[in-house]
Amino acid sequence: MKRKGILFVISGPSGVGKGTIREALLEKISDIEVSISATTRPPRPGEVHGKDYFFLSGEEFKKMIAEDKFLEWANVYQNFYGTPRDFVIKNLEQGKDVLLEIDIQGAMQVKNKMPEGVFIFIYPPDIQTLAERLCNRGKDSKESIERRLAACAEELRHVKYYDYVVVNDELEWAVKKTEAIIIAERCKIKNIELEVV
Ligand SMILES: Nc1ncnc2c1ncn2[C@@H]1O[C@H](COP(=O)(O)OP(=O)(O)OP(=O)(O)O)[C@@H](O)[C@H]1O
Ligand SMILES: Nc1nc2c(ncn2[C@@H]2O[C@H](COP(=O)(O)O)[C@@H](O)[C@H]2O)c(=O)[nH]1
Repeated sequence: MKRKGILFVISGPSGVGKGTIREALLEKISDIEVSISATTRPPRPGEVHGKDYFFLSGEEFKKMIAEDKFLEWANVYQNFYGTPRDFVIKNLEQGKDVLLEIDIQGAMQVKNKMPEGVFIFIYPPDIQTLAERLCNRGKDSKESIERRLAACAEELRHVKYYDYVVVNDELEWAVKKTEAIIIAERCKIKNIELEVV
């Protein structure tokens, strides 16, 4: 019997630390495939096409929607973002676990289609800290930061639809908790293949 991969979805408000937690996690857990999203957002300095995102024009993004190439897509803070479907499905079918780092609208779409996934909400210690992290990151315009913060209260209301919540106060502890969730899910009887001896 072949093990099917587990789909892990990390989401939460912008600036809460999803990307930071994901990078730290990958140092500890290497056998997980990370989905690369497509976006119409322009690259930030240092971001690389095909590594951070697939940076697409509006037309290219629309074509992918029309061809049903996305598992989910959403307009997030005035740009489009989407998860290419084939990468996720192919890896899960091959028994590999897949990690998505996406916004809440996208996570809710994935939950509808694949409720067997594991949904992890990264939660801020408080709104002030979230605002400071977005400002200190220094990657977004003032308007973009304001849009991201304005969406936060509504986004936080969705935490109840997730399987787990991880408060990202102290980074090391937040990474440990997320790692523990992944390890525990991998140990669930339904997710492992046992040989009768
Ligand atoms: N526990 C933490 N303590 C202090 N700073 C943190 C912590 N976690 C993340 N940060 C910092 O907060 C900023 C935002 O983190 P990050 O870019 O990972 O957020 P994000 O949720 O991925 O944002 P986005 O959704 O916009 O991509 C970064 O500058 C990061 O270094
Ligand atoms: N619904 C989706 N949301 C995504 C995807 N990839 C990233 N994101 C989320 O968008 C915001 C903004 O990202 P940023 O890189 O501009 O800061 C953030 O919440 C990401 O998690 C996706 O494929 N689908």
